[in-house]
Amino acid sequence: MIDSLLKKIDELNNPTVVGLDPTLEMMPGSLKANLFEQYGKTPEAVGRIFTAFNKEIIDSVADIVPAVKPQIAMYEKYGLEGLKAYADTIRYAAEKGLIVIGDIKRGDISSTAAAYAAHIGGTDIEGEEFDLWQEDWITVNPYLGVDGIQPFIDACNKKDRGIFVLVKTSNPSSSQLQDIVVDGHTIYERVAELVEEWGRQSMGTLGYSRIGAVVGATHKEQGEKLRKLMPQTFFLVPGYGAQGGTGADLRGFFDKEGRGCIVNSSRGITAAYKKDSRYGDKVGEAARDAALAMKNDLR
Ligand SMILES: O=c1ccn([C@@H]2O[C@H](COP(=O)(O)O)[C@@H](O)[C@H]2O)c(=O)[nH]1
Repeated sequence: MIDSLLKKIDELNNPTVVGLDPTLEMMPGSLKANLFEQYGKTPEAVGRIFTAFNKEIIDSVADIVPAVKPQIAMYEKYGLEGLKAYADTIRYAAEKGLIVIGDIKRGDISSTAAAYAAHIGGTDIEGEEFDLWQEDWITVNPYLGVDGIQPFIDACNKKDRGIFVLVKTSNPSSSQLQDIVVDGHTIYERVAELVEEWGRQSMGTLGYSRIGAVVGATHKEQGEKLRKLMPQTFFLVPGYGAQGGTGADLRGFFDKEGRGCIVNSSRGITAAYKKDSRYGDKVGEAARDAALAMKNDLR
């Protein structure tokens, strides 16, 4: 999967992932009115609204970006109907040829992590295998150490999928824990060393491993340092756009060939139609323009 991701980014000359983080406030009035009329103000209506919205975004960007990243929290908020929208979105994106990064940020003791790893490793029911979620990549939390991560690494290796481990997150208070210095090194540097080491069990053929790292676009210097510390680790870079990260900030996150990262923008692309009244409710058109502008900026 790491090789497919690298190839797809090269093919489209675009290291952008479109984040699918729907909220009711983000939805166009006409779409909401229509589905609330049919299904009432219910979780089922919201699930249908999110699915329809995501399909429009996917249709408008599938030929220009390699991947989408649905954020599971936005769907879980609406219970089973929300999760159905999450799963339907993933299936639709895959049908359109997009790589899917499920932003689920899981992590626990090994027995529980093994259950979470079903997101990428599949579910076995007495010898019958089910790929119920179908994400190609997921995000994971390394706070519990290697026994909480190994089940995900095993699933990656078995199914040729990938994980992005939280290393240096984009949020303002990430420094509270991640920048604590122990024995002369920050916690995030120590996590980076571990991720690079874990990745040696999971190398693709193009110089990067299936064990990637989340590195926030909002931390320019730290990103540059991490690229040097983690030469074989592919980065998922959130924090572009709505959180303030720009293309210029990210130069040092990429390797010498201009590879090594995929940069996420969620609200900056999916809510672009709200920023310019000329788009009206043309969600897809605005998303495509925003994704093309981001591609140019990253170049
Ligand atoms: O460090 C992190 C890790 C994950 N995220 C997630 O990325 C998107 C960002 O959304 P924007 O609208 O582009 O700000 C969201 O799903 C976060 O949960 C992150 O921002 N930072």
